[in-house]
Amino acid sequence: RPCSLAACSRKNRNAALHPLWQSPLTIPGGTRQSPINIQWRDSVYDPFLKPLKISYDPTTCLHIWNNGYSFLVEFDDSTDRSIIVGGPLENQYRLKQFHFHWGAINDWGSEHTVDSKFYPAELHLVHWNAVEYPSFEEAVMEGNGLAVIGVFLKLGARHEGLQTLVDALPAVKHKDTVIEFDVFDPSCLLPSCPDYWTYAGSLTTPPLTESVTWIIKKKPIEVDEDQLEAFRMLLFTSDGEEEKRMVDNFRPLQPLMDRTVRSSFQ
Ligand SMILES: CCCCCCc1ccc(S(N)(=O)=O)cc1
Ligand SMILES: [Zn+2]
Repeated sequence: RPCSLAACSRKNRNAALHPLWQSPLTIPGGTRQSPINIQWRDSVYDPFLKPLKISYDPTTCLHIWNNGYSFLVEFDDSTDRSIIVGGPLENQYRLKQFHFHWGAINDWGSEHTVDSKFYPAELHLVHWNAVEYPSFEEAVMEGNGLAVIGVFLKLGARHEGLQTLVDALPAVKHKDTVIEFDVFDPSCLLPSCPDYWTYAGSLTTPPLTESVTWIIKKKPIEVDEDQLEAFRMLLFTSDGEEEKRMVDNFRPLQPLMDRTVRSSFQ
């Protein structure tokens, strides 16, 4: 079973604390932590990797909320209406939510890097193995419980699909605010190129459990400066507290240890 934060931290009181998450920078005893640097030349082409099949039902979209780490768009995961299957996955996985990580400036912000290059932001589409586990919360604790698709955002043309989301952000400026968001198709946020890397990793925020099959798209999507600035006007803090801008909400890179990153392309 993956090491849970509670179990690990009891054994290692002296773990360094990261200001943002008040949690260890590294999970002591962790062997498959995320994010990592993807060294393109060290990734291994796996001809047995299948294409990733994505089918989302836009009406499963529920709401957007600011949870004090990022803003999440959450989905109704009570049925198999929005799922991914194939790729490196043994089962189909249900979409639970997606969120982003970004920087204060365009020079950094992504969690994963490619040949040590940061992107200004990174999208995470979070799915769970509803074939083998009864709930998301249980799947979070299992080695094959989650599958997260990572998509890099680069500075470029305005992204029309993202704009509907950006227009809603002022309504969730403060931590613990939520607004209804009832039709959105997250597949509009995916690059058209099917190529991806995949590796065994972890959640990048608490509980940091080693339960994620990461699927990182090779091609970024383009967004413009105003759209990135809209992310940066969100707040970590609740209404009435001293304002802290929500920026640099990415975890530091973790050691690769005994892992190989596979690619779906040559
Ligand atoms: C029992 C509740 C657990 C909530 C865990 C929520 C979570 C989902 C995805 C990611 S990320 N950044 O690795 O995609 C981090 C945290
Ligand atoms: Zn994330």
